[in-house]
Amino acid sequence: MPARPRYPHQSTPAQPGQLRAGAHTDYGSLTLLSMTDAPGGLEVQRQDGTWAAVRVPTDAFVMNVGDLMAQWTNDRWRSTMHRVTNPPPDTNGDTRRQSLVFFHQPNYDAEVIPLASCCGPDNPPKYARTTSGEHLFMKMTKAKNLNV
Ligand SMILES: O=C(O)CCC(=O)C(=O)O
Ligand SMILES: [Fe+2]
Repeated sequence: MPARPRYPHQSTPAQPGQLRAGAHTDYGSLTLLSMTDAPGGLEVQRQDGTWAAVRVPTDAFVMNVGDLMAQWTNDRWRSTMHRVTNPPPDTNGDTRRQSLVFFHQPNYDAEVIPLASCCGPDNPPKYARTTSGEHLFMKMTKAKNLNV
C-alpha cells in the first residue's frame, strides 16, 4: 500500500502544539519511508516519552515496525510511535515537505501468532491468533469509531 503524504508550504506559522501528522503507530508489519530533508519532520518517541527528530541521508530509507509485527514478535520488536512536526515558526523560505511511504501488509488470510522463538516460560504469548486482514480491519474499525 503506497501513500504519498505531501505537506504544503506554510506561509503563516502553525499554532503551538499543532502537528503535520499526529502521533500514531502504523498498523501493518513494516513501513518504508523516503522523505525530503525539509524543516519540521518525522519524530519518534523514546521509551521515556520524549521525542527524537529523525535525520536521514537523502539516499536512505527509514523503516518503521508496525503493530502487526509487534504482535508477531510478542513485542520483541515494538511498533514505533511517531509524528510529523511543523516547521519552527522562524523558518525562512520554502517549507514544503514530501514523503513517500510503503506500508507492508501481509496477505489478508496470513495467520499471525506470536513466534515461538519470541516466547518462552518467562515470556508467554501476549496476543491471540489473528490474521493480517482481521487485524487491519480491527484497527480501522477502532480508528473510525474514535473518529481519528
Ligand atoms: O510523512 C512522514 O514522514 C510519515 C508519514 C506517516 O507516518 C504515515 O503516513 O503513517
Ligand atoms: Fe506513520
